[in-house]
Amino acid sequence: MTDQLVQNIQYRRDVMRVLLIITFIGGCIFSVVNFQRGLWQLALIELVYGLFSLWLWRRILTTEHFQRWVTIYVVPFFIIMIYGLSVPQSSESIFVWILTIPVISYLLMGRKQGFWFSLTFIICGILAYHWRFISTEHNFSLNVAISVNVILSSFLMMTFAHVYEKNREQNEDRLLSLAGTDPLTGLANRMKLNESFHQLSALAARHQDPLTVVLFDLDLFKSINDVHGHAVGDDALRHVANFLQKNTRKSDLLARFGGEEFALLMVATDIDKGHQQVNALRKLLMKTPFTTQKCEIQITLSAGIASFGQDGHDLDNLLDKADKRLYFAKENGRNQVISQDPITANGTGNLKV
Ligand SMILES: Nc1nc2c(ncn2[C@@H]2O[C@H](COP(=O)(O)OP(=O)(O)OP(=O)(O)O)[C@@H](O)[C@H]2O)c(=O)[nH]1
Repeated sequence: MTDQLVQNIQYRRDVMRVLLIITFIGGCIFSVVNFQRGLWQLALIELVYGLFSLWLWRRILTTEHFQRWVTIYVVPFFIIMIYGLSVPQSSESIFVWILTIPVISYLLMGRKQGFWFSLTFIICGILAYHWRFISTEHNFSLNVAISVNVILSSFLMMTFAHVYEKNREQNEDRLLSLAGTDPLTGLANRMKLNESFHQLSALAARHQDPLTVVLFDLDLFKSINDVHGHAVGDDALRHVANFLQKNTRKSDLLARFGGEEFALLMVATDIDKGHQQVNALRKLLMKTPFTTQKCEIQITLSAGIASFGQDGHDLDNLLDKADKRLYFAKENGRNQVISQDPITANGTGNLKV
């Protein structure tokens, strides 16, 4: 489950809890009132539904099937409203409840499902109202006025709820995208890298596809800042970010890992193929200098590569492994790619540069 979905469900859980407690109190009050008015069938339904709401109020906190419970709550709730409106002895004021249908639907179900639920039950509510209250005893223009009031007020509520939910979803997407973006380069940041790794590694494991993790570090970047200034250093970082983005696949995840380090998740790519591709990138970067108004700056990179499964299963382990190989690339003279452990004192391991 993505973080966004978890957040959405938490927000909807809170709304649902408030609604459930209101439904319980309302159910009890209306049950007593309707019982006294002789509408014992409606009173019984309201009492049972009120008690069910109280039970669900506790259940909804922990359930993993939130959306299913919302549907189980909402469908009878709306049917009871419409049934209440259609009962001959009920008052016209029940129609006020029909106006809550879009608000409840959109808040609990989001834009798409909320739209279809609102439309269906609002149309049923309007039909029930007309069946009960449009009468041949009224003159024609009064009937038209009542009808227009009911139809317009219902669809106005639905439009407000729709516009509100659309804006809320767009703002939420915008905030989430900002939270996952590095402001300097526009690439994904570390948080987004973590999130994407969870999704991509789960897919790789399910389809038994390879997944390769690359850590890039620009060589002697400090000297660019020292010689040309921090602003030029920033431009150089943007240049490399654009270069990497242009020369990697859209399906891969490229992130600024921090400072002058970048990370790349290469989907459906084994470590040997990853090594070849990153090495080709390294060579291409050497031929793609960063040009300022005054001069051309040659930028090179070193990279360490690790393989999902072979070198670990979680991102921290894989980055750790890639970082050790990157460190070795730096120690070994920079401007190179390393995807295997260096030869150790006891002779195990090998090295691919
Ligand atoms: N302009 C700019 N510089 C940054 C930014 N983040 C980190 N740096 C600089 O990147 C430089 C990294 O320096 P070092 O860690 O010494 O590494 P290096 O000079 O690249 O040397 P090696 O990694 O050993 O090849 C530091 O001078 C940081 O100030 C940034 O956002 N903008």
